[in-house]
Amino acid sequence: MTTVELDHVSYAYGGATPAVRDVSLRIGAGEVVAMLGPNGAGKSTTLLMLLGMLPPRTGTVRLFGGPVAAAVAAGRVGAMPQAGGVPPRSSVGDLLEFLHAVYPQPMPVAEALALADLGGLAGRTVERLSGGQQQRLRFAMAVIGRPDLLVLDEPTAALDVQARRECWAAIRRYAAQGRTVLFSTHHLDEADGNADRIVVLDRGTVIACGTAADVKRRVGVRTVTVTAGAPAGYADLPGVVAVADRGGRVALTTTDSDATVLALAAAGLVRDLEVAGAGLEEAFLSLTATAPRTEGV
Ligand SMILES: Nc1ncnc2c1ncn2[C@@H]1O[C@H](COP(=O)(O)OP(=O)(O)OP(=O)(O)O)[C@@H](O)[C@H]1O
Repeated sequence: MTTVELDHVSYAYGGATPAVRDVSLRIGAGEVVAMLGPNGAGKSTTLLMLLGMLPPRTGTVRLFGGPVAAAVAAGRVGAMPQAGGVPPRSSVGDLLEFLHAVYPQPMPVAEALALADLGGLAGRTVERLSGGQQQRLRFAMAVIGRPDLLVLDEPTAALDVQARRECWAAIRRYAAQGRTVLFSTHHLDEADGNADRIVVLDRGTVIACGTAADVKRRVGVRTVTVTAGAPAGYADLPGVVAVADRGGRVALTTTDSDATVLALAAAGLVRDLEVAGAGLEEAFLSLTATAPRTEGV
């Protein structure tokens, strides 16, 4: 059964450019899907429509084959929005006890604490939790009702590396119970490491969708690396969509490695040449690039 169905969904906040344009997407039960895109790509707007918090201007959203409102009212959808929503003076245990009483088929508070790795912190007030612990509390609040669909908008934004890792471990424990999870992220490594499928959004539209391997294959980008021999100008070579400085080496992400290598040769810049299949990061840059992006060179 299809858990999430977006059919030709669009939304505009009022400006001339719509925030989301004609997005169609289907997510099956038990899938973990990442919505990946740069700032302003339309990720949050899409998730807000999916949660029934913004009405699509065109198109339809269905959850579990029915209207969004019915799925939300039945407690089948858990959400962790980007920020806020947790009273600072409440204790972790009181908050979870309160939500436990609200949902029709909640998990025991102890189970929610364990899932979120908050065991031993039930008596602590929210304001005395670290950033990572607060985020995991918001995760526990989102899952205590045992939602079939969990929607997470940039769940690890503003967390350090260790806290991010702990937050993902908690999310994966829930996904392992066969639940459907949709999360948004800017981080390619998070999409690559935690999702079965990646939807790449850019400027309000879906520009790629598939497994990380599919996305890489689809763009067919390669990385051409040479020892740096010129101070600038790499971004203007044919095919190049991104340039990165790798400590004396220059890595060029290119959609046409043959043309790039020929141009490097013509300019006398072929030194210790390496050509390799690109990673997800390069694929993402290539997909979302309007003009070559230069980093560190
Ligand atoms: N409340 C709002 N009022 C007006 N425009 C908005 C509003 N929220 C978002 N937008 C605009 O809609 C577009 C899509 O924004 P959205 O927040 O959905 O993108 P996003 O991919 O979630 O970005 P980010 O990763 O920065 O959160 C952007 O151009 C943004 O400026």
